[in-house]
Amino acid sequence: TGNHWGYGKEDGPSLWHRNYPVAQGSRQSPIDIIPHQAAHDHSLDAIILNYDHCTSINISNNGHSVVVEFDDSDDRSVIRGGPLDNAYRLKQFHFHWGGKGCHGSEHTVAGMSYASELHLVHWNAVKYKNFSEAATAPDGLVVLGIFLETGDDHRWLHVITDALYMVKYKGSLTDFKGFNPKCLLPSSLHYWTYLGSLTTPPLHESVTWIILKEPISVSEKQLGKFRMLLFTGEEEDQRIRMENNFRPPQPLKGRKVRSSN
Ligand SMILES: NS(=O)(=O)c1ccc(S(=O)(=O)c2ccccc2)s1
Ligand SMILES: [Zn+2]
Repeated sequence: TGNHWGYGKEDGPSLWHRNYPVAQGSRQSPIDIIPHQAAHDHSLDAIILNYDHCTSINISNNGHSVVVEFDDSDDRSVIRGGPLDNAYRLKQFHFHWGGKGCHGSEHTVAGMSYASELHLVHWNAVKYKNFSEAATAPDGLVVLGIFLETGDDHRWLHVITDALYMVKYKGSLTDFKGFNPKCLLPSSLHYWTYLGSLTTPPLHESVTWIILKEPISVSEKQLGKFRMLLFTGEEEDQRIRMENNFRPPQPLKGRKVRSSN
């Protein structure tokens, strides 16, 4: 119906351009990051994450991913510094992942993909009066991308994976208070940055991407719990496992990727 889109053969990334022509635009995401072609920009400051008074509100299954939303009514959880001229408020975070034994990150590094990718979505509340307005502005959003690789158990990810059974079906939502995503950060905040877009419809070209170079480690068991989620709703006959919810890399079209040192 209407602008229905997904990750299947009939509604996947290669077909999104039919309802969202910007899919073939000049600053689409994700991209393949080639480290030695990234410009080392010594003017790039460190990024600053002020997540101390972070307030998660709920966790939900929107039929495309699992999303944790935050109270963005004030500047309590912001990202600033790095390539940014303003502070950007944390709105939500979500994940992209593969199938069993398959990798599912969106950005790739020299053609190599990670098992999964975490996106922390922020908006420019200095210049725009609400998220929706920021979401269509060229400097409206910042998404902090963190790669997940399989290895040891992540000591805090279980707080999220233990809640996934409550949001198994598309359209489900439940309270999820007091979670601070600071616990999901790797030890180094070294990053690549470039101008891009949302990686799902509506694919707005409004995102300054900041991708951390250092992945975090999660266990195969923890990652497997994401795959118990469903793309489909409780009332639907078909039960389709939520996996491989990633868009492949898009053409760079002359863009420069910068690297913090
Ligand atoms: N994968 S991603 O981080 O690029 C991303 C896709 C969609 C969103 S959004 O739900 O914030 C959103 C933002 C604007 C309009 C509609 C949804 S964030
Ligand atoms: Zn995402």
